[in-house]
Amino acid sequence: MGKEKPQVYVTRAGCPTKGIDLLKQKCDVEIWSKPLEPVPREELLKKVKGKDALFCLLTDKIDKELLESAGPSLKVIATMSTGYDHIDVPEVKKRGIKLGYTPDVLTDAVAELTVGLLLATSRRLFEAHQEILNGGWGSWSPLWMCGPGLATSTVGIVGLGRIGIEVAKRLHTFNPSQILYTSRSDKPEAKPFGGIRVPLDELLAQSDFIVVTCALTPETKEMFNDETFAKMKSSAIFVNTSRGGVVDQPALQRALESGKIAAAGLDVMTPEPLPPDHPLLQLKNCVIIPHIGSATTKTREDMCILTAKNIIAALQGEPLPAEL
Ligand SMILES: O=CC(=O)O
Repeated sequence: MGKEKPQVYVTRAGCPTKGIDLLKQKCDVEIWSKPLEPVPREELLKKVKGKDALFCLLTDKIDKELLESAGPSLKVIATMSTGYDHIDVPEVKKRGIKLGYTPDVLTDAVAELTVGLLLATSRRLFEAHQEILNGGWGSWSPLWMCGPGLATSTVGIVGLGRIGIEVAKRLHTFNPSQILYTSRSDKPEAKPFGGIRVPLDELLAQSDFIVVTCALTPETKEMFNDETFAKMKSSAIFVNTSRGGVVDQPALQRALESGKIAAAGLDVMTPEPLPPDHPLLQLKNCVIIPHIGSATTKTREDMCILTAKNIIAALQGEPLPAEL
């Protein structure tokens, strides 16, 4: 870095201070003022002009228009996320701009949340709580609020990456009879939990729990649709903590309404935020939480620190700790 401090734009207020303080030691930092709202597009296009670095979130679209608006000074973009479907990666690379993201530091948090969401869905926790509030808890009853258990079940993980592996390890301790997974190649990491690689259709047909942890790419976009839901068991529980875009959402709604599948647990959906009057929120067999997979305080702090470190390394001409 030269004598003048590099200019960084941070697209959200309220990022953990440890990471932002790191940035402030080395850079001039300008921050969008609102913690709960993404920076409006026009403002972002204006603010990014002439900046050396951009610290962004998954709510900011990073495309050709933005890169052109930033101009040739932009050396690095670091997203405080592991997913990068909001970024036009080829456009960024074409310009020689470094790209940082935050894998690994959120893996445990997302895996924990995925297990929590699966259990909340299968054991109907939100519905059961609602029954207490609305007076529906008459007495302990033999089949009231029953759902499937994990023990002796078949679990299917779609996309056995870092997060999928940690989900599988945790679910293994609930004693399922088998854990199936899809992946381009066999994963040696699946050995400890006896994971079996199968074609997608086999996973869909056999699994009692289908857990989606794959990235959103052109290949996975809306891979869960009328056709794939039709291949699942009518008792299947579908859980998605990856990206809403992997699901054709109207098809999911049809599957839940018609009983083609039993229930779904979603941490991600389309759009986000989901409007409070969205029909999916009316379904008792659909558990929806607001994209909080990585939301532990420590994880968000680690994500922010890693994003800051990615920016500082790139500006110093050093290898990024987590480069895409
Ligand atoms: O969804 C969260 C992330 O991609 O970090």
